[in-house]
Amino acid sequence: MNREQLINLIRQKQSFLCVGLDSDMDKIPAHLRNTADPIYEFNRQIIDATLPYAVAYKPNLAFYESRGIPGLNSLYKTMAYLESFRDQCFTIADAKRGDIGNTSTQYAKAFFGKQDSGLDFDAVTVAPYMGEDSVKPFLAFENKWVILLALTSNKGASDFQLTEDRQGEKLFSRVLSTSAGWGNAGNMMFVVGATRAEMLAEVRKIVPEHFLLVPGVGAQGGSLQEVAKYGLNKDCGLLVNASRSIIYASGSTDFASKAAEEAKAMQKEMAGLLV
Ligand SMILES: O=c1ccn([C@@H]2O[C@H](COP(=O)(O)O)[C@@H](O)[C@H]2O)c(=O)[nH]1
Repeated sequence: MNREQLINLIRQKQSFLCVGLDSDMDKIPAHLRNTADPIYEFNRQIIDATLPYAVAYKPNLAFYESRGIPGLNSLYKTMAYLESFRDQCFTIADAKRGDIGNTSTQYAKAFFGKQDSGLDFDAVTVAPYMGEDSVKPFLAFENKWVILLALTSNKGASDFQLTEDRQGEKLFSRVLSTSAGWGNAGNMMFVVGATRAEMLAEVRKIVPEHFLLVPGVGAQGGSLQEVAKYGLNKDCGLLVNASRSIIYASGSTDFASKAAEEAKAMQKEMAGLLV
């Protein structure tokens, strides 16, 4: 999906909600555990219930890889299901990859390589630490996106990302200003956590046009209003992720309808912010 299509989708659904598919066998409702592929069944019902309110889905690879081959099967089936709604949602592999160039090429094929791996995500999250040659291979794929970690939502973001050099420049600012030149606002986004929403004002000074993937509302306590206040741009420019607060809104047989209620409430709030 390209930038124009993403912006149109946001306008059409009046939403910039990304639903995180952090689907955990220990947390899904008990009645699903007897099905052939409980995680896929859970994801399928969550997608059906939330698709009217969400513009993006973000499976976090950890929840699938941790289960080995069965987990990867659940991921592949979930992606195949999402592909049947290709023009209705943007897909993000939250994998936080990045390595020397020739290895990054293989990672890129893993997530963007319909012919190679069978997976065809729109975007993949990438760690910037290894620099330009580790990121560029992901940018070689047309209509695909790199989402680079800039300022993460966790406490540990202050260990490196918020530290300053001798000129007073924060490391995450340097990541943004340097890496923005490796691609453009049509193939790069940045992760900025909702837990430090006021920092979005600083982020917007450096990358006014780029889309930002913002995790950290819901279970991590970030505020959607604050994120919108500092982060919205003329094209919206935000994908706000919520995982646990939506997919585990209920642990019972009504999990899908409760997830829909949560997603709908967020979409309504977002519609109000987009005017
Ligand atoms: O800075 C970051 C980067 C990634 N994440 C991921 O987003 C979701 C958040 O889940 P919630 O349940 O809504 O808290 C999860 O997959 C994280 O690994 C992040 O939280 N912060």
